[in-house]
Amino acid sequence: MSGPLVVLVGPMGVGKSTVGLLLAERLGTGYRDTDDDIVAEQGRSIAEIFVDEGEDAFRAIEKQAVARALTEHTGVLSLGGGAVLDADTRALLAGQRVLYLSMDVEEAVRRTGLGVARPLLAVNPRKQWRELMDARRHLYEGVATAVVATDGRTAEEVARVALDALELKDA
Ligand SMILES: Nc1ncnc2c1ncn2[C@@H]1O[C@H](COP(=O)(O)OP(=O)(O)OP(=O)(O)O)[C@@H](O)[C@H]1O
Ligand SMILES: O=C(O)C1=C[C@@H](O)[C@@H](O)[C@H](O)C1
Ligand SMILES: [Mg+2]
Repeated sequence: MSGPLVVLVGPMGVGKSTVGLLLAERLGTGYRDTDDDIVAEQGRSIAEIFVDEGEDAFRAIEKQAVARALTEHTGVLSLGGGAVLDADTRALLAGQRVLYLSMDVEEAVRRTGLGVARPLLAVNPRKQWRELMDARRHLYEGVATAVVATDGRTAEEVARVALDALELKDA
């Protein structure tokens, strides 16, 4: 299987970056995040891209960034929360080891509620979260080869459970 050792998917704030870094450390490999790639390449924040050009333009940029990272990166790769909306991206994920990190709405509000720049949750986060998850849950589940619930677990616990679920061993 070529491509990343593990690809992390899941909604905003679920812990992809935190857990992804821990997994990379435990697996003795590198960490990469397509949101970071986009910010570096574009020289502006994701919120700025949404405001300047709208969501469709962001999704087109994201699709290219994900395709590139899937080809180039061999370590742990986190995708932006909405990357799975794209059918071509979902097709590229077939045959990859994909971890879906999940959480319920109250955990989501606790983790994303305060002042972080997340353009899709700017107004009425609880309602928007539910709508996002109603639209996306099946997409995350569809690409996943393992699912780990993060509610009530520390990031370290999530990483440990994830390694078991993925049948991967520490380096
Ligand atoms: N298992 C956990 N339990 C409690 N808090 C956590 C856990 N994992 C991450 N967090 C906290 O939740 C917040 C969001 O985590 P993180 O940035 O890793 O999520 P993300 O999925 O990468 O989000 P984004 O959509 O912004 O990329 C951070 O403040 C982080 O410290
Ligand atoms: O869930 C989403 O649609 C998003 C999640 C973030 O990772 C960013 O990619 C952006 O804010 C959009
Ligand atoms: Mg992140």
